[in-house]
Amino acid sequence: MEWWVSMPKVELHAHLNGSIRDSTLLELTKALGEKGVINFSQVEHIIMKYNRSVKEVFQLFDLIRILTTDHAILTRITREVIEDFASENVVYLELRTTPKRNDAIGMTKGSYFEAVLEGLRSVTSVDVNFIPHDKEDSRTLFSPNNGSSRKRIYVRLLLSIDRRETTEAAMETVKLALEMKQFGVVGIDLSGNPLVGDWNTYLPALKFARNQGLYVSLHCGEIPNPKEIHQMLDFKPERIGHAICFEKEHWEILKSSKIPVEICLTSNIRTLAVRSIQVHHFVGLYETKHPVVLCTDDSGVFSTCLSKEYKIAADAFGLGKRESFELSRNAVELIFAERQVKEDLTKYFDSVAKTMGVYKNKIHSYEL
Ligand SMILES: CNc1ncnc2c1ncn2[C@@H]1O[C@H](COP(=O)(O)O)[C@@H](O)[C@H]1O
Ligand SMILES: [Zn+2]
Repeated sequence: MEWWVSMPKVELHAHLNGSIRDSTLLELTKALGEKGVINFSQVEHIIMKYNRSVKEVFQLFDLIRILTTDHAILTRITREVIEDFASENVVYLELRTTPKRNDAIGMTKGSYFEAVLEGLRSVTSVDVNFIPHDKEDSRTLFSPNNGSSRKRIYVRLLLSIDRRETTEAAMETVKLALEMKQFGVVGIDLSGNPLVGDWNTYLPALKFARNQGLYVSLHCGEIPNPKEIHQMLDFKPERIGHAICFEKEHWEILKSSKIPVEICLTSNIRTLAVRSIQVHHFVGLYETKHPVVLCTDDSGVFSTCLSKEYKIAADAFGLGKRESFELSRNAVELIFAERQVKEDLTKYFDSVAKTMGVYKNKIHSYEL
């Protein structure tokens, strides 16, 4: 097996409905086509298109939303997405999704979440740990050397606020996240079409989330919007996604505040947000030891997987196996799960370092 596949990895920026398998997406589209809900031949080209502008990406998400806003389908997609990540040795997955309401089928944000939870429970091919660790319990959770050949994966959840939502709807999502902390919800994400919405709409819900102990990650700088980027950085989220259209002053704030950045190489290239991999801002951040983590964003929509993202980075930026392993291990410091999970994963990476033939001593760690 190639080292970028066998290497343990940490995924911190994956949207549930963007990570849907191609085959499942086509199957669902055909089924709705047969029912006459959509015209398959009209939407086929949207699904199959390779490079998509930001506008086209969000057209596709609107289609996916029609296809997947159903309890049973959500459960299935969740199960498949976890299996797919585990199969390429992702050992910790922070999966994010936007709870949706659909009165026509009796779906509430709460029942949407329950369907996702059911998906987590229904995985049988790998061991899934998603219930937070009891503070009193000092068992090793991951037990990599327990003799079992079954793969194990930690999964934690972020609930997303869609930029189209009102303050009230955003607040409802945060309240749901708080209720569901016991089922592994660790934070809130702000995502959705960057061309719409206003920062001040979400701010009350994000402040509330923070005050209640949830972590916050923001999609930041996907399009040039200097004022909003400034406002987001002032909020000091625990992580941001993308950081593409930054100006000098934004880089300065980012660097001094050390806010970790979730980097999605393929997504940025495929949405034409970054001209080419060679000019990607990953390099500048990586070289200055700014905390960064490689992520997929939407592995289904962009036909990628986390192993591929590491391979792309290795090829484009000259990272060897050791540097890539280090990048992957350092991502453990950026996860939102509780301390015990971090400790457990760190131990696991250390134990794997030997078998992978990479040095055990760290090249560097982030000063957060
Ligand atoms: C390309 N970059 C991106 N920028 C902003 N938001 C994105 C995104 N990729 C995905 N999403 C957000 O995630 C939703 C799909 O997953 P869930 O239905 O939540 O599981 C999309 O509809 C969009 O709101
Ligand atoms: Zn994203």
